[in-house]
Amino acid sequence: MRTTPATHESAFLKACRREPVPHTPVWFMRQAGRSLPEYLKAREGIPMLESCTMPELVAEITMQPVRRHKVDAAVYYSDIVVPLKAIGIDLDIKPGVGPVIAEPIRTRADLARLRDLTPEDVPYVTQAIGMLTAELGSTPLIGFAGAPFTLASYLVEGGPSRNHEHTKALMYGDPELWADLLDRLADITGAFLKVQIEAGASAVQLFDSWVGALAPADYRRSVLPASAKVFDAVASYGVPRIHFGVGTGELLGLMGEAGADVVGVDWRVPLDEAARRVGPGKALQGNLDPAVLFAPTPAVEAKTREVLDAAAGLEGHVFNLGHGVMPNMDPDALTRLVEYVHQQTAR
Ligand SMILES: Cc1c2[nH]c(c1CCC(=O)O)Cc1[nH]c(c(CCC(=O)O)c1C)Cc1[nH]c(c(CCC(=O)O)c1C)Cc1[nH]c(c(C)c1CCC(=O)O)C2
Repeated sequence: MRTTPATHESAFLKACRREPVPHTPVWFMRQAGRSLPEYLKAREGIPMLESCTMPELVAEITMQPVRRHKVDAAVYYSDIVVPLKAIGIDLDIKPGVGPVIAEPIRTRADLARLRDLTPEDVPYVTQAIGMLTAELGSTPLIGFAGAPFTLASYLVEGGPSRNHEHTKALMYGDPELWADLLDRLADITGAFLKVQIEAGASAVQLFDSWVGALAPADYRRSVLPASAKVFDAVASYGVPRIHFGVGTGELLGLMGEAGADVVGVDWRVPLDEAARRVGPGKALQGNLDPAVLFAPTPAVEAKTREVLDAAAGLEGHVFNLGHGVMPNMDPDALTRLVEYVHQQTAR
């Protein structure tokens, strides 16, 4: 573990550990990216996945929102499909669409294409994080990965999907193959998070973005064991583990049970109610509706105040949006939001 004493004492890591904070820490999912003109400039002519393998560029893009918005944490610029690409899966990120897989994974024979990931597969991650920890000073870096269900959904469907029909057909129709697929993905994901922590990430977030498509009983039976394996793989480092998904109101308790220290909440469940569902001993992250940022400043402030009021009794609160920053958002509205949360919660 490479977290320095100053980083260890940052508001973000304190909130994750449910310790008293000088102010509520703020970061935004997808804070790096197309909402920033400096991102569009840096990425000009470079395909998304290629940009993820260029350490200087990764470090620059990761730093951009930290410089501009004064957020309390950086999030490593990458994508959830980067480790899959690194082990040789033929895939691309299509602008305006998302990850597209050349040959979907649907049979037992297909599983053989999912080999283990080693640090040598992703040298650029270690290099970029080395540069970043030097530049970030006491600001923590959050590493991340896609959770087994969400990765499986891309791999089985072959791309983004509204109803996850192939994924659910496999999950319900061949539970043994499904379990083996998720177990493979858990190993790859665990290994990828370890690389990031070993290189200097001081927290990790597991994105199970699309798992809200499942009922609790199916989550418990068919997903929780694999996500728990990922959290177990990095437990010994002692860095906070955040778990987030969209539309997961009914799953919040189970997502905590999977092994998260911090449970991310979308905007559909108020944080005081989310705390009841998650139970004691865990911090919460969230949960302003991202679309609120398109409203005038007084409305943004009123909705932010509601989030802060609902969070007042929590053991630990990391302020975030209920999902990612949208590409057409006004970056100045995000900067103002960071200032507002800091000012409102200064103690
Ligand atoms: C589901 C998912 C993906 N990728 C990710 C998730 C989980 C988070 C979530 O739920 O939103 C995770 C991700 N992807 C990216 C980050 C960057 C770090 C950050 O949060 O600042 C993170 C954390 C960069 C990116 N990942 C992507 C971009 C945009 C590509 C570009 O700039 O051309 C960025 C900056 C591409 C991507 N990759 C994915 C999608 C749906 C898209 C958008 C496609 C589009 O609308 O063009 C898959």
